[in-house]
Amino acid sequence: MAYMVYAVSVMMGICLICVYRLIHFPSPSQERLQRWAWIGSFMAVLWFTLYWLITQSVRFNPIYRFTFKHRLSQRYEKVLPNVDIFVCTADHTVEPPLMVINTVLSIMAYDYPPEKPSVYLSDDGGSELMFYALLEASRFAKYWLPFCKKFKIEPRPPATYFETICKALDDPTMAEEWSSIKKLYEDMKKRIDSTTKVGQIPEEIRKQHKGFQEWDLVLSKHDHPSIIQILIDGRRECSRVWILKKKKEKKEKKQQCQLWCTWHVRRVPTITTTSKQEPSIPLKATSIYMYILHIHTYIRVSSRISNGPVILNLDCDMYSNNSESVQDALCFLMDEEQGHRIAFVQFPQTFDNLTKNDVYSSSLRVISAVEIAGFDANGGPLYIGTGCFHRREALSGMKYKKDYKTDWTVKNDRKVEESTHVLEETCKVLASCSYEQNTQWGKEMGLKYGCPVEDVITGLAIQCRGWRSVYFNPERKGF
Ligand SMILES: O=c1ccn([C@@H]2O[C@H](COP(=O)(O)OP(=O)(O)O[C@H]3O[C@H](CO)[C@@H](O)[C@H](O)[C@H]3O)[C@@H](O)[C@H]2O)c(=O)[nH]1
Repeated sequence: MAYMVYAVSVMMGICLICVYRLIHFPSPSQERLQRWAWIGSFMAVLWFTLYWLITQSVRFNPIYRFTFKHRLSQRYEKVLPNVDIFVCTADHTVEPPLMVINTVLSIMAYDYPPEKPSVYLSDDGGSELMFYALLEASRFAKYWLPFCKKFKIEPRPPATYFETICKALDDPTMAEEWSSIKKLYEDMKKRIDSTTKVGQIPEEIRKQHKGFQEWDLVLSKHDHPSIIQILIDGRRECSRVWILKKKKEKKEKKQQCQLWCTWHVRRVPTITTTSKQEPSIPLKATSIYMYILHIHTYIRVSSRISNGPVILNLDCDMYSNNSESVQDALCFLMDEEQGHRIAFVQFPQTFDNLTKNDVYSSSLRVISAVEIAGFDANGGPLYIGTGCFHRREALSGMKYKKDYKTDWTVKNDRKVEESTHVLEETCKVLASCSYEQNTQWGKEMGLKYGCPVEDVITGLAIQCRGWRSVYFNPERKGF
């Protein structure tokens, strides 16, 4: 409503300017130059009016959607699909490992059957420090996940949670566990911070996991073989979850923790236009190119490991703020009437640490509250990168057909029998940067190369293949 009042007032202003320009049109007796200057200004006003009207046609008809998650659980409890979640990071100096693992922990803690999500973290920077932080996170997760689920806390990245709730709560059971888990987090934070400060992994830590040996072959950030490590193998690991209570009552509970945590680094292509081995990349577009390669690698590697029919991609600084976002997205993708046509569900991006009164408009309020919701009513929102749930088939290039239906039971049936080691080794081929040569990756499959806004054009290409998209902006923000 407020937006309509604003838009009408601007429109009135534009009309008054047009009337003024017409009434005071210079007479033929006035100088020629003055007349042409007047005509030029008038044309500019007309052009702006046209632009304004076209943009308003989208903004005046937004769609605001709601979900009924309890119905989803009632109807599809047994066939809820596996979800593969991709987190990208590129440089541990600007994207600190502690921030990245907070994002990872927040998505591992989704309120979703624990055997269904698979979390993948990929580091373009090839940093051993990031791997160490993730190793620490995979250990901490065994305490953090049950704590989140038991007390239904929000939000679920530990750093943000302990900043918001800075003292133990009234409930004595919770207070006790709260203090223990906070201590565990603080200890982990100290270890990660001190290692990051030194910039090297001490020898005794390197011995703790075979994954560190992979760095023996790393020559530089830009020249190394692919590294893939599975930190939690959800199929076999009967992970022990300690419920943190008084020593006497300390319970040991067995729980099948089905979370994969895969971490990989790819050999980064050398940026030379002469190399036949490597695809030629316009120099300015390299970080976009690397990001797209990242996502393609994820699609291929995850198809070999978990092959979830639904994919969520996230920037490493976009933690999950709502533990029920997966169910929200599935309400659209699994909808009996319309769901089979929907390729992706886009959530808005929300930001912390804005300036007072948001003077620079960094919260993107108009875009997220009005503009993308308007696109939703006019053919579907754009894909804007992070916070987007994709149907794997649509992202992999499949065209929509009228008789297309998803059988979610079949999609969950796939069993992978190979050992963790075999999977790690076979996936290295899929993560190789030369894998895409002479293929349709980047053209018909995955994200599109060649444009700085790869997400937007990829979304449009998906829509051109017959799919629809949905925008969902819940009251409790998803990311
Ligand atoms: O070479 C690179 C550069 C970046 N990234 C990762 O890509 C993500 C986004 O990078 P960022 O520098 O934050 O770019 P932004 O322009 O802020 O990202 C916005 O715009 C992109 C479109 O270009 C979208 O894909 C993103 O989701 C969206 O948040 C981050 O997790 C990075 O770690 C890589 O993996 N490799």
